[in-house]
Formats: sequence, structure tokens, C-alpha cells
Amino acid sequence: MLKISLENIGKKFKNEWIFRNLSFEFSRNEPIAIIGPNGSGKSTLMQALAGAIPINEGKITYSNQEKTIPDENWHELLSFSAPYLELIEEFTLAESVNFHVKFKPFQNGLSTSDFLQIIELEKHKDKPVKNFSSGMRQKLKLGLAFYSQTEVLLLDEPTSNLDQKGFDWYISQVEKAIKNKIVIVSSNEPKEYIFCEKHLNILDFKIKA
Ligand SMILES: Nc1ncnc2c1ncn2[C@@H]1O[C@H](COP(=O)(O)OP(=O)(O)OP(=O)(O)O)[C@@H](O)[C@H]1O
Repeated sequence: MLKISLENIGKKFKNEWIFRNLSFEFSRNEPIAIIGPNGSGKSTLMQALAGAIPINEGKITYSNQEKTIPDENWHELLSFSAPYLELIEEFTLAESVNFHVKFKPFQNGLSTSDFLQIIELEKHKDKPVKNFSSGMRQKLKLGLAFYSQTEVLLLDEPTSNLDQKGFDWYISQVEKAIKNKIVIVSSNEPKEYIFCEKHLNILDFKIKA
């Protein structure tokens, strides 16, 4: 079973430590909320977990049955949804999905049309993403993350821009995902991580001068 272990990790920008001496372990069936005020370093930690930015100290290890997975293979295992990750604006919805599945196939042989029904956007399949509303974009990003055949789900501000119906959809989807994946939610909004019993508060890993 996949695990992600953090051993005394630290990240700084210029001279400012964003977090330091952070040790933690993530595993399946134990969703974790990364919490802390605006600007505390939640997104920075999420990006470090994804291997998208380097850390300055310590070690992040992905391992399966004690076998270490090389850094360059982490991306195959993870799905990441975040407001700052871009969609390809020129593509239609159907083109976006077909492009995505070339790199990250859907789990359980799900078809594009089934997927479009699940994200409740089938009637917009030929619309360019550049004409999508913010909530439609968010459902597309979340849907791709939930339904790709990956084992780690990184969700940064998952319900931003979602209305109540979209929020309820998110909760039902994430509850399914928890059973099969390592789920990590970064958030300022308690109701979007209500299913997380354990919290990682970035403020606990700030350096006291
Ligand atoms: N590339 C960068 N270069 C320099 N400083 C950065 C960089 N990225 C982030 N920071 C700084 O790191 C700190 C943490 O930012 P981060 O975006 O991780 O916070 P956050 O907890 O996700 O905030 P929010 O809740 O507002 O989304 C901030 O002070 C930010 O300005």
C-alpha cells in the first residue's frame, strides 16, 4: 500500500522559512486536511508533496510496500486540482478530457461520455473551456482528479467557486475517493474537509525566531 512520508522537511523562499522540521505520514483511508491562515504555506506544501517545487531540507518519500518510488515517477501516481493550475483554454470540454486521458487514463475503464455525465457537464461538451464559468472549470478539474487512475489526490481549495449543488457533488465524490486513495485537502474552509479527522496545521511548523 502506498505511503507518503515527510521527514523533517523544510521550505524557504529567500530567508523566510515557510515551514520547517515537518514530519508526517499520509496513507489511504486517512484523509488529511492541511490548514493554516492565508499565506501560511498550504499551497507551497501541496506543491512540494507533488514534487513540483524543491524543498530545502529533509526528505519526502513515496513508497509502496516499503519499496521507494523514484521522484521522477511520482507524477504518474498523483492527481492535483488547484485554482492556480491551468486548463487549456482553446480546447472544448470533450477535447480537454480526451487530451487528459492520453496521459492519465480514467479508472475502471470509464468512458469520456460517462465522465461528462458524472461531472454533469455533458451538454457543454463542444463548448471551449475559455467560455466556461469558474464553477464549471472547478468541476472539470475536480472530476479529472477524482476519476483518473491515480492513488494520490491533492485538492487545493476544492470547493472554491462551487454552488451548493456543486458542493454536495464534491462531498459525495470525495467520500468515494477516500476509500481508494491518499486524499490531502488544503483549505481555509472547514466544511470542505469535514471528513478529515486529522489536520496538519502549517502554523505548527513555523520557526520561532
Ligand atoms: N515562488 C515564490 N517565491 C517567493 N515567495 C513565495 C513563492 N510562493 C509562495 N511564496 C510565499 O510563501 C508564503 C506561503 O504562500 P502559500 O501560497 O503557500 O500560502 P497559502 O497558505 O496557500 O495561502 P492562501 O490560503 O492565501 O492560499 C507566502 O508568504 C507567499 O508569499
